Amino acid sequence: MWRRRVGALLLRPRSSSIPTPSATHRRRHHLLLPVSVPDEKGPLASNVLLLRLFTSQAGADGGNPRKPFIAFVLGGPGSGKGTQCTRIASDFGFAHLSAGDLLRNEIASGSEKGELILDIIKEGRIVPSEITVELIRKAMESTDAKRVLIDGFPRCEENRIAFERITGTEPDLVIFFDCPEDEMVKRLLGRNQGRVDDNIETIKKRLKVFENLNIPVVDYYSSRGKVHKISATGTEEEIFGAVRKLFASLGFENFVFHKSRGL
Ligand SMILES: Nc1ncnc2c1ncn2[C@@H]1O[C@H](COP(=O)(O)OP(=O)(O)O)[C@@H](O)[C@H]1O
Ligand SMILES: Nc1ccn([C@H]2C[C@H](O)[C@@H](COP(=O)(O)OP(=O)(O)O)O2)c(=O)n1
Ligand SMILES: [Mg+2]
Repeated sequence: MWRRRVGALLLRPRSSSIPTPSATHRRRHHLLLPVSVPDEKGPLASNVLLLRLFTSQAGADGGNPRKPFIAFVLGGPGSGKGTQCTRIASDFGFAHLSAGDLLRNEIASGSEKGELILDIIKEGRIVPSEITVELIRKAMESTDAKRVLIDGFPRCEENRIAFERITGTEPDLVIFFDCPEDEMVKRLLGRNQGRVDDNIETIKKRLKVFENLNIPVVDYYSSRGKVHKISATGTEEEIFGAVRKLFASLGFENFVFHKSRGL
């Protein structure tokens, strides 16, 4: 049911309103060092251009030149967010911040907060936003990456609103991995990473939470033209083919592709 609803909302001209680098930027987006730029004059022109390349075009930050390009990566549990994020990170030079991993690290630290997080994760519920946003904020602060994937966040409207309030920014892009429930359940039961939440009882609860709380976030960003839906069925490689196309269409150079050709 939710899939039909999201599908309807996502039926809009593709990438029409996702902020994309201009054609000039598209050619130079991979450059991390100052370059000479023929169409920009002055000693600082190349740096200014590079800053602009990596500056959000979402508008909410008022054009803060230090803001990285932020992509939220959403999808149901087991839809393949983590798997695809790993590929995006290595091919397109993104930092990969997984909300779930940050929460699990907090559990592993043995803190009091960790105990609370563990209880919530076991029940398939969502951790209070202040905790998760604070972990994400710190992780963002400690990376100087110009492109960041935030995997598995925001999980609910409260997460989204807290992120916008605390960081004063919005994502530039939202990727939504669309996967049928039976496939997600199959993948989660076979994930084999010793996770406390990969059991059928918790999975059922997580799927309900996903439908009730996470889909409204997808709807929200969809109405703002930020969502790019990718079908998450098929092999990892097939799905990454669609992901690769999306990032290429947004002007991101594929480091691995270029390296393999000695470029
Ligand atoms: N396209 C795919 N086909 C089959 N299994 C997959 C695919 N993508 C990922 N997996 C496997 O499914 C499980 C869940 O993937 P993961 O990336 O952890 O999803 P998520 O982060 O969305 O929960 C993992 O064991 C992963 O290896
Ligand atoms: N924004 C988030 C992300 C995860 N959590 C909690 C609740 C989730 O069920 C667990 C696991 O999240 P994780 O993203 O690692 O799970 P999946 O990769 O979707 O299987 O962590 C949260 O409370 N808030
Ligand atoms: Mg994951």
